Amino acid sequence: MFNFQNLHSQYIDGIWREGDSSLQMENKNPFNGETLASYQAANIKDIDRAYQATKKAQKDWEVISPTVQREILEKVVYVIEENHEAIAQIITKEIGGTRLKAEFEIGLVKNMLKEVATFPLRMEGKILPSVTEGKENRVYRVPVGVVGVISPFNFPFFLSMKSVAPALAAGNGVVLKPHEHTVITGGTMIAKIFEEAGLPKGLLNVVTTEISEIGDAFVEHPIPKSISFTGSTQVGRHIGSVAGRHLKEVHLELGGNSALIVLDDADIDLAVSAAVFSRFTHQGQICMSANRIIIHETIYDNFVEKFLAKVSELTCGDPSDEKTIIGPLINEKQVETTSKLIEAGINEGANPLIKGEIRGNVVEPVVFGNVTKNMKIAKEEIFAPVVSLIKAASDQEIIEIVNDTTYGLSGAVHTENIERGAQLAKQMETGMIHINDGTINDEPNVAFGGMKNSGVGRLNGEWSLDAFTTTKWISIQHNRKQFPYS
Ligand SMILES: NC(=O)c1ccc[n+]([C@@H]2O[C@H](COP(=O)([O-])OP(=O)(O)OC[C@H]3O[C@@H](n4cnc5c(N)ncnc54)[C@H](O)[C@@H]3O)[C@@H](O)[C@H]2O)c1
Ligand SMILES: O=C[C@H](O)CS(=O)(=O)O
Repeated sequence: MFNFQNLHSQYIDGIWREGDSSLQMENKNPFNGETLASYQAANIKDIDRAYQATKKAQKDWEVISPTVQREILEKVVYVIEENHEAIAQIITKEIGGTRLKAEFEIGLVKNMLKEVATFPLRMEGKILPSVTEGKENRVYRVPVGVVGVISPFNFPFFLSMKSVAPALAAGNGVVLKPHEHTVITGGTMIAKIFEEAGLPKGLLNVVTTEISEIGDAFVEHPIPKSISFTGSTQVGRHIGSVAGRHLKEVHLELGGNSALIVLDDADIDLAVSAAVFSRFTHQGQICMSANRIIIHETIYDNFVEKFLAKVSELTCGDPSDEKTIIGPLINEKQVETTSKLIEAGINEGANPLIKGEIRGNVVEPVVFGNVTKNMKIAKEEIFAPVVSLIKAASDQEIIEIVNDTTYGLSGAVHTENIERGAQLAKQMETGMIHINDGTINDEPNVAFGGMKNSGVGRLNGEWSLDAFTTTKWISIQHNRKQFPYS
């Protein structure tokens, strides 16, 4: 079993080393403040080394046998299984993820890897007829070349892998830059797993640093032709504009303000369980978390009573205790932001039906009743265990409330009438929506992504294959062609 804490901070051209920056970084456990690793950050020179190494290695990888590529990806699953316990522990220590979250995240990674292991043998093209006599058109699917991947702190193992693995599987090389607070889980641990699985050196490089050390160099570098970003809408907008200026393709998986809807004919107990899971899993730090629960007025009181009873039972504290459901937020800054949003909710007249304490980085559940759609807590993404309950009088009003946000990621509708749910789902401006389920769903073969300010592009299955490949038209004129004037 690996000790992922002992890795150096940079993995460049198959070599483990420290960054060239003089900036010393510390990686801390968000629950107890324990220092997990101290390391020297990467600087712009390291970014350049990483991209140069990737470009070189990718040329060989692109033409290697697809069965060899597939075997390496399958071996990655095996290495993960061999190191399951070490991975679960680092998710708990570095991110504050509970055991449940760690298992959930490892499961997502393995499922996704099994899907992308099929990519090398799915790089198919097309032969198309031609408007010109004697001509044959071939359209090949080819890798984009080098992909830059930027990942967030909340599900870093999965969300780094979600772009790294399909990009490699489609014949690309990758430079990965994880979030500065999750450099192991989102970065070096992934490099170690691929190294152990036999990925050729130089093909996957990991740079870990603070943005103050590199500015926009990761995106601006001339080598990557595609940038895959997962993170906040604010940063994603910036990444998109920098990438656009440099004519790079960009995929953006961004923030959300998802709603779980409870219609008057819903199975209330099921809706309560789905709502609790959708809001409180990983302390509410999931892009698809249900920020808002919109409940039909005729069942509002019944739902609220049962919801509060379930929320009151949630155990908060040390994520390494297997009974804990709500562990710490990632850092003090997130706690401060949450605390301000809670204050804003109270000042705007929302009713705190449950208002837990804040202990260190652990924020206990806060449930607001009587929330209206114009309140800040209903409009903004809350990356914490804080939820807004909103009452609605009709299906029409529900749609208006759901769509009254700049985000459009996920959602859920609870009803005994599936077609009524499906009709409402069609009117909701979200990339994903689930009937009689939670808002948190991610399947390896199904399109994942948001509308509006929640993202650009889709990942998973054939959508990832499209995201990390491009096409190349090669035409062959079999007849001797007559040109008009020569
Ligand atoms: N839609 C999705 O699939 C999805 C998944 C997970 C998280 N998210 C969203 O991410 C947010 C939380 O994550 P976060 O706080 O880590 O997001 P963030 O936007 O603060 O950071 C994301 C990443 O961007 C990097 N970054 C910032 N500026 C950069 C620059 N100039 N060049 C290169 N990289 C740069 C950060 O270092 C980090 O690695 C939430 O809004 C959440 O909804 C979305
Ligand atoms: O924040 C969004 C997610 O973490 C996506 S997933 O649950 O990891 O698929």
